[in-house]
Amino acid sequence: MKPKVFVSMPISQEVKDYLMQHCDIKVWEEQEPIKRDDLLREIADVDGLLTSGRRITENLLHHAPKLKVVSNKSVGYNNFDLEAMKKHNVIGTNTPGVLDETVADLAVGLMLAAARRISELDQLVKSGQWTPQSWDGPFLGVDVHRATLGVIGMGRIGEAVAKRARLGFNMEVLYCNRRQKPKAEKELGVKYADLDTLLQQSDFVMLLTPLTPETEGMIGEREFQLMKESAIFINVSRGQTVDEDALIRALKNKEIYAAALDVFQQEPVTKDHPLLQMKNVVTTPHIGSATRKTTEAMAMKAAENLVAALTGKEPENRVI
Ligand SMILES: NC(=O)C1=CN([C@@H]2O[C@H](COP(=O)(O)OP(=O)(O)OC[C@H]3O[C@@H](n4cnc5c(N)ncnc54)[C@H](OP(=O)(O)O)[C@@H]3O)[C@@H](O)[C@H]2O)C=CC1
Ligand SMILES: O=CC(=O)O
Repeated sequence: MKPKVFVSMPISQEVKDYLMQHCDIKVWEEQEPIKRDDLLREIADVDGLLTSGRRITENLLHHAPKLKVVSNKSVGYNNFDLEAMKKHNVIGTNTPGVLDETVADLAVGLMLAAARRISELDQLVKSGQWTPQSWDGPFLGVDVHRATLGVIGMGRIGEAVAKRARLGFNMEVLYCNRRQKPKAEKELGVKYADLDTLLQQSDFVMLLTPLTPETEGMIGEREFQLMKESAIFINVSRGQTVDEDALIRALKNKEIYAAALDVFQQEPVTKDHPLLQMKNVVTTPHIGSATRKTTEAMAMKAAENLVAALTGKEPENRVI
């Protein structure tokens, strides 16, 4: 008998066809995310779950006694309660690598948008409020080329960003990471700095670490105060790595110039969130990897990891 699998979000026919060769699958076909209670009901007798960031908790595992593997269609796996999964003998996998270049494209896009005030100007032009006089003063941006970029978390995506910054924009790139990375220093010309030095010297500060107990809230009041008043802060990691109240204060008090955010503490972020009321904040709705090609590659990788784990092989991207 084939193992039973629930897929908690729509996937392409190609990924379904691949999964169906090995498993009996049921797919949540709605664009609206599946409600928690429905998810718990669907996984009651499955062997595998393919999901995109749904929280895997002790309670969920309790409702899925046969579950052997949870395959995440994302590289970040902060949605996994690793202790609980270990206790319940559940394998967890993620999808690193296939999304690096796509996420780096967005990260650089956000940096450019904040520096050159692209969203603000777009609104102004579309609403007919742009006048030739507007050229003067308030909408002048800051240069990206030859500026200093500080990357916190020089991993796969960090390196893809650094490559763009060095080769495309002739930027100086400082990085801070758990381990120093001599290979990246040699190949990309990036320079290691401790966190405080990076914050003090960078024109752009970009956060690209995973969310872990060590990185939760790692950028707060003290860190914003260390940044230049002209600094632009870009977060593409997870919302919880930043103290949002401190970010709001730093922007209001002009301790930093602007922010560009793909991630928030609560997602989807609500319309009345204070950060969305600020002109010097550019946002996207957690769409770093969201191109057609990359989302498909992630889904296929997640499917392959799932099938490997369910057929007794070692999945390529096991995280627990
Ligand atoms: N917004 C979006 O749509 C997306 C967001 N992401 C986020 O980006 C994260 C990074 O992805 P990826 O580059 O593939 O991951 P990697 O694991 O390749 O890189 C993460 C880097 O962060 C470093 N790091 C970890 N903890 C710390 C710390 N406390 N201080 C400094 N550096 C630290 C790691 O260092 P070391 O190697 O020494 O451990 C590593 O170099 C994901 O976990 C996810 O949260 C990813 C994809 C899309
Ligand atoms: O946020 C997306 C991911 O892949 O992690």
